[in-house]
Formats: sequence, structure tokens, C-alpha cells
Amino acid sequence: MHIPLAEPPAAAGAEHLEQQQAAITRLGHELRALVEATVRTAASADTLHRVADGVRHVTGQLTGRRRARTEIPEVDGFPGGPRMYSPVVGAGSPLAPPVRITPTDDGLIGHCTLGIAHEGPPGYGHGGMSAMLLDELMGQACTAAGTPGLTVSLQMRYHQPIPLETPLRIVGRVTGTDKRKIFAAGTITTQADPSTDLVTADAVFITPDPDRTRALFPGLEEEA
Ligand SMILES: CCCCCCCCCCCC(=O)SCCNC(=O)CCNC(=O)[C@H](O)C(C)(C)COP(=O)(O)OP(=O)(O)OC[C@H]1O[C@@H](n2cnc3c(N)ncnc32)[C@H](O)[C@@H]1OP(=O)(O)O
Repeated sequence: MHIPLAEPPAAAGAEHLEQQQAAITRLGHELRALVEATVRTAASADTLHRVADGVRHVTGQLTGRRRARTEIPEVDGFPGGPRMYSPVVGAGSPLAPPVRITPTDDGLIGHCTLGIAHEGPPGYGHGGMSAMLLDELMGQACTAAGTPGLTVSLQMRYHQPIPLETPLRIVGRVTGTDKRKIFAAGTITTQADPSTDLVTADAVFITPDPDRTRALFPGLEEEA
């Protein structure tokens, strides 16, 4: 089964889409600022209770239709398009750094800075965050190469701790294919010193067969 990559939006509706994405991006930015303030604050218990009440009030304003679990958001393109709520690249997700990705001749490069909210050892990034960053970059590299797949194996090697609040460079590239299997490799370095690998990874992705693809992604089936 050929999995069609997401098309760019048609001109009609593109303006609405851009406005929606801009609003989602703005809310994501403010939510990340809230998360950052939350994990750094030394505010008193009274202040924390007052803020919690305020946040509960704000959350109550996000009413209306809720997206179903397998529904692909109208602001997204899947696979190969924007993922506004991805915990890695989603501008609208308070969980995401978010990573900004650009294509290269050999794969993809991502840029991001991890904050205290992504801390593992004090002052350094959580190992699970590194795995998430590399899984995403390698997965997106598979899609960019025209062979989208799901991760079935992820081998991580942690050489040095990832410094927080330091611009990072994440590389993902496809190294080979074998029928439905796609092999990929990735590295994390700082932007200042791209020749010193801090974390490296190898992964295997598999393009699901047609029946599995339809079962896993009913939203993709409707679009295709
Ligand atoms: C549409 C995409 C959108 C892609 C969208 C991308 C979004 C990016 C998101 C980031 C990445 C993720 O988080 S992905 C989420 C985390 N991953 C997952 O949840 C995947 C869970 N796994 C699965 O659902 C399943 O394993 C599938 C559907 C991926 C594959 O199942 P299957 O189709 O039954 O495959 P199966 O027959 O078992 O295996 C096919 C071939 O691969 C080999 N194989 C199986 N496992 C491994 C393995 N660990 N290492 C090496 N090789 C393996 C088998 O021996 C066989 O080789 P041979 O006999 O043919 O030689």
C-alpha cells in the first residue's frame, strides 16, 4: 500500500488554517512559559493554590467539540505535514521544546533548546527526552525519504550529558532499507560543537502493511 504524504493545504481554506495554526502556536508558547515558570518558582503554597485556581478557570474555557483519539487534527498533515500537538515538534504542545526541523541532502536536522522542565540529572536533559528527540528525527527522516514507518527498535547510546538551556542540533537520517524495514541513525550535539556526539542512536522502522495501516490510522484512510 502506498501511503500518500500529506498535501499542502488548498488555497481556499489556507488562510483559515494559517490563522488557526498561529493561534495554536501562540497558546503553546504561553503554556510553555507557564510550565517553565511552574518548575522554577519558589512561590508560597498560597500563591500556588491561587494560580492553580486560575489555571483551572482557564482550562474550563477550552470547551466545544473535542477531537476523537484517532482523528487527525485539521491543522495537521499526516504523514509528512505539520504536527501541531506533537510532544516533540508541536508548536502547540507545552510538552515540546519544540524542535524546528530542516531538510538536508542527507536527512534532517532539528534545532531546539531543552529547559528545566526536561531535566533528568540536575542541570542536564532527561535520557527519555533524548530518545524522544532522536526517535522523532529518525522517524521523520524515514517519511521524508518516502518510506514512512513506525519504530520497532531504538538503540540509544549516551556518551555525555545533554546540557539544558543550550542550543542543540539533532540529526536523523536513513541508512538503508530492506523490504518494509527502514534503518536509521541519529545524533545529538550542541550547536556550538557539532563534532562532539553527546547521544547517538540507531533504529529500525517498519512500514505497516495495508491492513495494519488502515486499522491503526483510520483518519489516514479517510483522507487517502
Ligand atoms: C504509516 C506510518 C506513519 C509514520 C508516522 C511517523 C510518526 C513519527 C513518530 C515517531 C516514531 C514513533 O513514535 S512510532 C511509535 C512507537 N512504535 C510503535 O508503536 C510500533 C509498534 N509496533 C507495531 O505496531 C508493529 O510492530 C508494526 C505495525 C510496526 C509492524 O508489525 P508487522 O507489520 O506485523 O511487522 P512484522 O511482520 O512483525 O515484521 C516485518 C519485518 O520486520 C522485522 N522486524 C520486526 N521487528 C523488528 C525489530 N525490532 N528489529 C528488526 N527487525 C524487526 C520482522 O522480522 C519482519 O522481517 P522480514 O520477515 O520481512 O524480513
